[in-house]
Amino acid sequence: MIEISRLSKRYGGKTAVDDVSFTVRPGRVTGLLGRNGAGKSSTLRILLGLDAPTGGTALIHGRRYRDLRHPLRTVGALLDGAGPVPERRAIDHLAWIARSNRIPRQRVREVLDLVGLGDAARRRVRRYSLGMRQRLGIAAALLGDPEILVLDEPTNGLDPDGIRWIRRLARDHAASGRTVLLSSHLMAEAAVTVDDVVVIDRGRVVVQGSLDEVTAGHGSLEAAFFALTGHRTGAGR
Ligand SMILES: Nc1ncnc2c1ncn2[C@@H]1O[C@H](COP(=O)(O)OP(=O)(O)OP(=O)(O)O)[C@@H](O)[C@H]1O
Repeated sequence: MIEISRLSKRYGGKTAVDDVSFTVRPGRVTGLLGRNGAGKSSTLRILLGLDAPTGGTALIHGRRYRDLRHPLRTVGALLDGAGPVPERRAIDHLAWIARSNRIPRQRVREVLDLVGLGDAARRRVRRYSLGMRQRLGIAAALLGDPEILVLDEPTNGLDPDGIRWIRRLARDHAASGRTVLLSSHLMAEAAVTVDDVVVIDRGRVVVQGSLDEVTAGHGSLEAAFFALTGHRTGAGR
Protein backbone atom coordinates (compact mmCIF):
# COMPACT_ATOMS: atom_id res chain seq x y z
CA MET A 1 0.00 0.00 0.00
CA ILE A 2 1.24 3.45 -0.95
CA GLU A 3 -0.29 6.50 0.70
CA ILE A 4 0.43 9.98 -0.59
CA SER A 5 -1.05 12.56 1.73
CA ARG A 6 -1.22 16.33 1.20
CA LEU A 7 2.11 16.19 -0.60
CA SER A 8 3.66 19.37 -1.90
CA LYS A 9 6.96 20.29 -3.47
CA ARG A 10 8.27 23.72 -4.35
CA TYR A 11 11.42 24.43 -6.29
CA GLY A 12 12.25 28.05 -5.47
CA GLY A 13 9.11 29.97 -6.37
CA LYS A 14 7.70 27.17 -8.54
CA THR A 15 5.14 24.76 -7.11
CA ALA A 16 5.65 21.38 -8.79
CA VAL A 17 3.37 19.32 -6.50
CA ASP A 18 0.43 21.00 -4.79
CA ASP A 19 -1.46 19.25 -1.98
CA VAL A 20 -1.54 15.86 -3.70
CA SER A 21 -3.26 12.92 -1.99
CA PHE A 22 -3.97 9.44 -3.34
CA THR A 23 -3.72 5.78 -2.37
CA VAL A 24 -2.29 2.92 -4.40
CA ARG A 25 -3.79 -0.45 -3.61
CA PRO A 26 -2.33 -3.94 -4.03
CA GLY A 27 -3.61 -6.16 -6.82
CA ARG A 28 -4.08 -3.13 -9.09
CA VAL A 29 -2.10 -1.18 -11.64
CA THR A 30 -2.42 2.50 -10.81
CA GLY A 31 -1.60 5.13 -13.43
CA LEU A 32 -0.35 8.55 -12.37
CA LEU A 33 -1.25 10.44 -15.52
CA GLY A 34 -0.51 13.93 -16.71
CA ARG A 35 1.26 16.16 -19.21
CA ASN A 36 4.98 16.78 -19.20
CA GLY A 37 5.77 18.93 -16.19
CA ALA A 38 2.54 18.05 -14.35
CA GLY A 39 4.46 16.84 -11.28
CA LYS A 40 4.55 13.07 -11.80
CA SER A 41 8.31 12.56 -11.49
CA SER A 42 8.54 14.92 -8.53
CA THR A 43 5.88 12.87 -6.71
CA LEU A 44 7.64 9.59 -7.47
CA ARG A 45 11.07 10.94 -6.52
CA ILE A 46 9.73 11.98 -3.11
CA LEU A 47 8.05 8.59 -2.68
CA LEU A 48 11.41 6.91 -3.33
CA GLY A 49 13.30 9.14 -0.91
CA LEU A 50 15.29 10.89 -3.65
CA ASP A 51 13.86 14.29 -2.84
CA ALA A 52 12.38 15.83 0.31
CA PRO A 53 8.80 17.11 0.24
CA THR A 54 8.02 20.73 1.10
CA GLY A 55 4.96 19.41 2.94
CA GLY A 56 2.91 16.26 3.40
CA THR A 57 3.93 12.61 3.38
CA ALA A 58 4.53 9.76 0.95
CA LEU A 59 4.42 6.43 2.76
CA ILE A 60 5.03 2.82 1.76
CA HIS A 61 3.43 0.33 4.13
CA GLY A 62 3.12 3.22 6.57
CA ARG A 63 6.80 4.21 6.44
CA ARG A 64 8.93 6.63 4.52
CA TYR A 65 11.14 4.93 1.95
CA ARG A 66 14.27 5.67 3.93
CA ASP A 67 12.78 4.00 7.00
CA LEU A 68 12.02 0.74 5.19
CA ARG A 69 13.94 -2.16 6.59
CA HIS A 70 14.57 -3.80 3.20
CA PRO A 71 13.94 -1.10 0.57
CA LEU A 72 14.84 -3.11 -2.53
CA ARG A 73 12.84 -6.08 -1.34
CA THR A 74 9.86 -3.83 -0.76
CA VAL A 75 9.94 -1.44 -3.74
CA GLY A 76 11.50 -1.83 -7.15
CA ALA A 77 11.75 1.36 -9.20
CA LEU A 78 12.46 2.43 -12.74
CA LEU A 79 13.17 6.13 -12.92
CA ASP A 80 13.90 8.42 -15.83
CA GLY A 81 17.56 9.00 -16.41
CA ALA A 82 18.93 6.62 -13.81
CA GLY A 83 21.08 4.27 -15.84
CA PRO A 84 24.14 2.09 -15.48
CA VAL A 85 27.66 3.09 -16.50
CA PRO A 86 27.70 2.40 -20.28
CA GLU A 87 31.03 0.58 -20.14
CA ARG A 88 29.68 -1.95 -17.66
CA ARG A 89 28.40 -5.34 -18.69
CA ALA A 90 24.73 -5.77 -17.80
CA ILE A 91 25.42 -8.74 -15.55
CA ASP A 92 28.09 -6.83 -13.62
CA HIS A 93 25.78 -3.86 -13.16
CA LEU A 94 23.11 -6.08 -11.62
CA ALA A 95 25.62 -8.09 -9.59
CA TRP A 96 26.85 -4.85 -8.04
CA ILE A 97 23.33 -3.80 -7.03
CA ALA A 98 22.62 -7.30 -5.70
CA ARG A 99 25.82 -7.36 -3.67
CA SER A 100 25.25 -3.96 -2.11
CA ASN A 101 21.74 -5.04 -1.10
CA ARG A 102 22.59 -8.54 0.11
CA ILE A 103 20.55 -10.16 -2.63
CA PRO A 104 21.78 -13.64 -3.60
CA ARG A 105 23.91 -13.66 -6.77
CA GLN A 106 21.72 -16.30 -8.42
CA ARG A 107 18.88 -13.78 -8.54
CA VAL A 108 20.86 -11.79 -11.14
CA ARG A 109 20.57 -14.61 -13.68
CA GLU A 110 16.91 -15.08 -12.81
CA VAL A 111 15.97 -11.46 -13.49
CA LEU A 112 18.04 -11.32 -16.69
CA ASP A 113 16.11 -14.33 -17.99
CA LEU A 114 12.85 -12.87 -16.73
CA VAL A 115 13.29 -9.69 -18.80
CA GLY A 116 14.61 -11.56 -21.85
CA LEU A 117 18.23 -10.41 -21.58
CA GLY A 118 19.71 -13.80 -20.71
CA ASP A 119 21.66 -14.02 -23.98
CA ALA A 120 22.87 -10.41 -23.81
CA ALA A 121 23.97 -10.56 -20.16
CA ARG A 122 27.66 -10.18 -20.89
CA ARG A 123 27.28 -7.38 -23.42
CA ARG A 124 28.31 -3.86 -22.46
CA VAL A 125 25.38 -1.59 -21.76
CA ARG A 126 26.51 0.97 -24.37
CA ARG A 127 25.75 -1.66 -27.01
CA TYR A 128 22.20 -2.08 -25.77
CA SER A 129 19.23 -0.63 -27.66
CA LEU A 130 16.85 1.69 -25.83
CA GLY A 131 14.42 -1.19 -25.34
CA MET A 132 17.16 -3.40 -23.89
CA ARG A 133 18.19 -0.62 -21.51
CA GLN A 134 14.63 -0.31 -20.35
CA ARG A 135 14.50 -4.07 -19.76
CA LEU A 136 17.75 -3.85 -17.81
CA GLY A 137 16.22 -1.08 -15.68
CA ILE A 138 13.25 -3.35 -15.00
CA ALA A 139 15.62 -6.23 -14.18
CA ALA A 140 17.25 -4.02 -11.54
CA ALA A 141 13.82 -3.11 -10.17
CA LEU A 142 12.90 -6.80 -9.92
CA LEU A 143 16.14 -7.89 -8.21
CA GLY A 144 14.70 -7.78 -4.72
CA ASP A 145 11.48 -9.55 -5.83
CA PRO A 146 9.61 -6.51 -4.49
CA GLU A 147 5.96 -6.31 -3.58
CA ILE A 148 5.69 -2.84 -5.15
CA LEU A 149 6.83 -1.68 -8.59
CA VAL A 150 7.16 2.04 -9.31
CA LEU A 151 7.73 2.81 -12.99
CA ASP A 152 8.25 6.38 -14.23
CA GLU A 153 7.19 6.64 -17.89
CA PRO A 154 8.22 3.03 -18.54
CA THR A 155 7.17 2.98 -22.20
CA ASN A 156 9.10 6.11 -23.21
CA GLY A 157 10.91 5.47 -26.47
CA LEU A 158 9.86 1.83 -26.69
CA ASP A 159 8.67 0.04 -29.84
CA PRO A 160 5.36 -1.88 -29.91
CA ASP A 161 6.97 -5.08 -28.60
CA GLY A 162 8.56 -3.20 -25.72
CA ILE A 163 5.32 -1.43 -24.87
CA ARG A 164 3.39 -4.69 -24.86
CA TRP A 165 6.05 -6.32 -22.73
CA ILE A 166 5.91 -3.55 -20.10
CA ARG A 167 2.11 -3.75 -20.09
CA ARG A 168 2.19 -7.51 -19.47
CA LEU A 169 4.77 -7.16 -16.76
CA ALA A 170 2.66 -4.57 -14.93
CA ARG A 171 -0.53 -6.62 -15.36
CA ASP A 172 1.14 -9.86 -14.20
CA HIS A 173 2.65 -8.16 -11.16
CA ALA A 174 -0.75 -6.81 -10.13
CA ALA A 175 -2.49 -10.11 -10.95
CA SER A 176 -0.27 -11.84 -8.40
CA GLY A 177 -1.71 -9.54 -5.74
CA ARG A 178 1.15 -7.07 -5.79
CA THR A 179 1.21 -3.32 -6.37
CA VAL A 180 2.13 -1.29 -9.46
CA LEU A 181 2.31 2.50 -9.71
CA LEU A 182 3.32 3.83 -13.11
CA SER A 183 3.40 7.32 -14.54
CA SER A 184 2.49 8.14 -18.12
CA HIS A 185 1.47 10.94 -20.44
CA LEU A 186 0.08 8.45 -22.97
CA MET A 187 -3.66 8.15 -22.33
CA ALA A 188 -4.41 5.52 -24.98
CA GLU A 189 -1.68 3.26 -23.62
CA ALA A 190 -2.69 3.86 -20.01
CA ALA A 191 -6.28 2.97 -20.87
CA VAL A 192 -5.27 -0.60 -21.75
CA THR A 193 -2.85 -1.02 -18.85
CA VAL A 194 -4.19 0.49 -15.65
CA ASP A 195 -7.03 -0.34 -13.26
CA ASP A 196 -6.96 2.88 -11.28
CA VAL A 197 -6.26 6.40 -12.45
CA VAL A 198 -4.88 9.50 -10.77
CA VAL A 199 -4.82 12.49 -13.13
CA ILE A 200 -2.46 15.27 -12.12
CA ASP A 201 -2.35 18.65 -13.81
CA ARG A 202 -0.12 21.58 -12.87
CA GLY A 203 0.76 19.86 -9.62
CA ARG A 204 -2.80 19.12 -8.52
CA VAL A 205 -4.92 15.97 -8.62
CA VAL A 206 -7.90 16.70 -10.85
CA VAL A 207 -9.56 13.28 -10.69
CA GLN A 208 -8.93 9.84 -9.27
CA GLY A 209 -10.81 6.57 -9.27
CA SER A 210 -11.09 3.32 -11.18
CA LEU A 211 -10.60 3.51 -14.94
CA ASP A 212 -14.34 2.93 -15.40
CA GLU A 213 -15.27 5.69 -12.97
CA VAL A 214 -12.94 8.21 -14.56
CA THR A 215 -13.93 7.42 -18.15
CA ALA A 216 -17.67 7.21 -17.47
CA GLY A 217 -19.55 9.65 -19.66
CA HIS A 218 -16.47 10.58 -21.69
CA GLY A 219 -16.11 7.65 -24.09
CA SER A 220 -12.37 7.26 -23.57
CA LEU A 221 -9.66 8.04 -21.06
CA GLU A 222 -8.17 10.57 -23.46
CA ALA A 223 -11.51 12.38 -23.79
CA ALA A 224 -11.88 12.37 -20.01
CA PHE A 225 -8.35 13.72 -19.64
CA PHE A 226 -8.96 16.67 -21.94
CA ALA A 227 -12.37 17.38 -20.45
CA LEU A 228 -10.93 17.40 -16.93
CA THR A 229 -7.70 19.28 -17.55
CA GLY A 230 -8.87 21.70 -20.22
CA HIS A 231 -8.20 21.12 -23.88
CA ARG A 232 -5.05 22.87 -24.97
CA THR A 233 -4.46 22.57 -28.69
CA GLY A 234 -1.18 22.28 -30.57
CA ALA A 235 0.35 25.62 -29.69
CA GLY A 236 2.26 25.79 -26.45
CA ARG A 237 2.24 22.31 -24.92
N1 LIG B 1 15.02 20.09 -9.63
C1 LIG B 1 14.12 20.97 -10.11
N2 LIG B 1 14.34 22.31 -10.03
C2 LIG B 1 13.43 23.19 -10.48
N3 LIG B 1 12.26 22.85 -11.04
C3 LIG B 1 11.98 21.54 -11.16
C4 LIG B 1 12.90 20.55 -10.70
N4 LIG B 1 12.34 19.33 -10.94
C5 LIG B 1 11.13 19.57 -11.53
N5 LIG B 1 10.92 20.90 -11.66
C6 LIG B 1 9.72 21.53 -12.23
O1 LIG B 1 8.60 21.03 -11.56
C7 LIG B 1 7.52 20.77 -12.46
C8 LIG B 1 7.10 19.34 -12.38
O2 LIG B 1 8.13 18.51 -12.91
P1 LIG B 1 8.05 16.92 -12.96
O3 LIG B 1 9.34 16.43 -13.52
O4 LIG B 1 7.63 16.42 -11.65
O5 LIG B 1 6.87 16.71 -14.01
P2 LIG B 1 6.45 15.38 -14.77
O6 LIG B 1 4.97 15.33 -14.70
O7 LIG B 1 7.19 14.23 -14.27
O8 LIG B 1 6.88 15.73 -16.24
P3 LIG B 1 7.80 14.90 -17.25
O9 LIG B 1 6.90 13.88 -17.83
O10 LIG B 1 8.22 15.95 -18.22
O11 LIG B 1 8.94 14.35 -16.44
C9 LIG B 1 8.02 21.19 -13.83
O12 LIG B 1 7.59 22.48 -14.09
C10 LIG B 1 9.52 21.15 -13.68
O13 LIG B 1 10.12 22.07 -14.56
